[in-house]
Amino acid sequence: MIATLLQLDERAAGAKFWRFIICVALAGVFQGLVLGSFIAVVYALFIADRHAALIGCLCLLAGSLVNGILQSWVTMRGFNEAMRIMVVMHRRLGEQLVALPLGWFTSRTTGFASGVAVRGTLFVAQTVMDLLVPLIINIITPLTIALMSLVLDWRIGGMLLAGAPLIWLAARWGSRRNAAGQEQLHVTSRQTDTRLLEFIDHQMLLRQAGLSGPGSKGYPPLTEAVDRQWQATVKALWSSVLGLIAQSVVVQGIYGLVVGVAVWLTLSSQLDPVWAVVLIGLGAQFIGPLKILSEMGTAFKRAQIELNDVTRLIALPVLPEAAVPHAMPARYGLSFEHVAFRYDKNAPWLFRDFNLAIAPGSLTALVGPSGCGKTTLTRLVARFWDVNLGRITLGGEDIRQLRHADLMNAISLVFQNVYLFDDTLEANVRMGNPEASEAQLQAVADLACVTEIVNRLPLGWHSPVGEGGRLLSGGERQRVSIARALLKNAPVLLLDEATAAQDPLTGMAIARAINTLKGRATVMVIAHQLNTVKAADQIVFIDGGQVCEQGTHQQLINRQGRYARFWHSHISPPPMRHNEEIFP
Ligand SMILES: Nc1ncnc2c1ncn2[C@@H]1O[C@H](COP(=O)(O)OP(=O)(O)OP(=O)(O)O)[C@@H](O)[C@H]1O
Repeated sequence: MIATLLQLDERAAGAKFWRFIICVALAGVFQGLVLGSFIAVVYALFIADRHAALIGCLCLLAGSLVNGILQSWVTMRGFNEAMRIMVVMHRRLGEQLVALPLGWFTSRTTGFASGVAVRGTLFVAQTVMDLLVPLIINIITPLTIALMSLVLDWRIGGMLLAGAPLIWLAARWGSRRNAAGQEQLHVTSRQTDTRLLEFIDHQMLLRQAGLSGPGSKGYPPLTEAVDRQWQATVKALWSSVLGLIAQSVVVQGIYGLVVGVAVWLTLSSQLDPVWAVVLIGLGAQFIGPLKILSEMGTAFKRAQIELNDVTRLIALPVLPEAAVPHAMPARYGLSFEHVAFRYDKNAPWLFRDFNLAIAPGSLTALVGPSGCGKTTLTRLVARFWDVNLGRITLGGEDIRQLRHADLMNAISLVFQNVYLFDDTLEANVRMGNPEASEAQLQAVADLACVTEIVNRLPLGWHSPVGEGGRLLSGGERQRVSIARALLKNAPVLLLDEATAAQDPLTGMAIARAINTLKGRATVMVIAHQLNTVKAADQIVFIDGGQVCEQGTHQQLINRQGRYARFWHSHISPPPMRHNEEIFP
């Protein structure tokens, strides 16, 4: 675990951490000396030297006091070290999260990342704070005591020292037994967390399906996850108990042997009874810390598993950046050239040889059946994922050769699932361009039909929108996000069903606003309400991973092909036959 922590902390001085470990080890040696020094008092009492016993007692008292101060100091240092390690973990995770491709972020992966960033890092830091110092001290102290015993009697001291590797082997065996159980417990707890979040988030659906609420039969995936976690807990408990028993047996066995040998040596006159008592006392001091040590194993194993998640997240491949990024182009035409893409190496190809050119400053509408890959195309432009073959260019430059920050600067994205920050209406729109003037803010509000929201709310622009924008309707949230995108005034605008939640009149008004961007921005729109994209410079009908038809609305209608059929069914859906039932 220490090695993993040091790897994480490559930039911070590893030497600082080692210095801290050495200080703790020295504190352990001092504690061993203090604990062992009681022998002087016992010896003085046995030989009835009251003066020496008194001095011994005073020394013991002073030693205990210094030891207490020393222990508090290393504990404080441990706290500082734990905080520093937590900051390092947060920094590394922060750097990693902003460098991951946007396509990595799904509800499952964000749940995992937030669990690691919040709970995992805290658990690791707490382990360092609460357990690392005691761990080192409880190893060093008994070793010091064993060495003191060696000086007093090589046979007893030798036995204690020889016992150390046996105890270590027992601890290792216990920890290995425990590892699989703890790992399983960790996995099942994370699965339960996910199911629990799903259960909380989707109460409406579950209640409708009779899977939640009073008298319901419950939500099976959640109950199964809880059952699995319970089984894993019992298994982990047993494996840790067996490990603890093994360690305890070895530690107690060594002590029993030490007592037996001391008695035998005394009875056979090979050892002074006074020294025998002293050595048996030292033996008891030797096993005390070791017993505590064996109880720490489980907590360390859990911290190691949490730390593994931190390192796993940090090791994920980030979005590749060009070693020498190209300068941003002067014009912003988009081009898909022989693009092949699939989501996963086992998934079918979504595009094999996709080609499409979008002129700078033009408005292109992507149309096609559900699942043909329209959203995927817009996300490929923003490098949510990189294409497997071929390339996408912006102004003739492969987007992978541009600095990602520059590319994101040049793009405004509006997706169907809008998120607004828990701030005012104005702050949410201004996110697009914090420097925008009042006039610019008002202009985009008019274009995106946000002005009527501003006028309706009592606090106007200063109205809070609530977490995620929950104080606004779905359509209103969408309009705010369009205003935000317009205010950014980026040369490329990608709109994925951005007007889906609008009533027809507002949808058309926003479509007209987007049309005004022609000549100023390259716009790619996905719209299921086809009348909102009638005025596009080109409409591209996609199916089977290919461009099937391409042209203006009128050209495609005249062609009487796929788009024309799509348009007619959209404008006037085929009437339901008489007696036709929706649910046969
Ligand atoms: N993150 C993802 N991982 C794996 N497959 C995905 C992912 N996103 C989309 N797909 C798959 O890719 C295909 C195309 O999806 P996409 O959302 O691009 O289609 P679309 O044309 O925009 O559909 P719609 O019109 O219904 O929104 C679908 O079959 C979908 O299952």
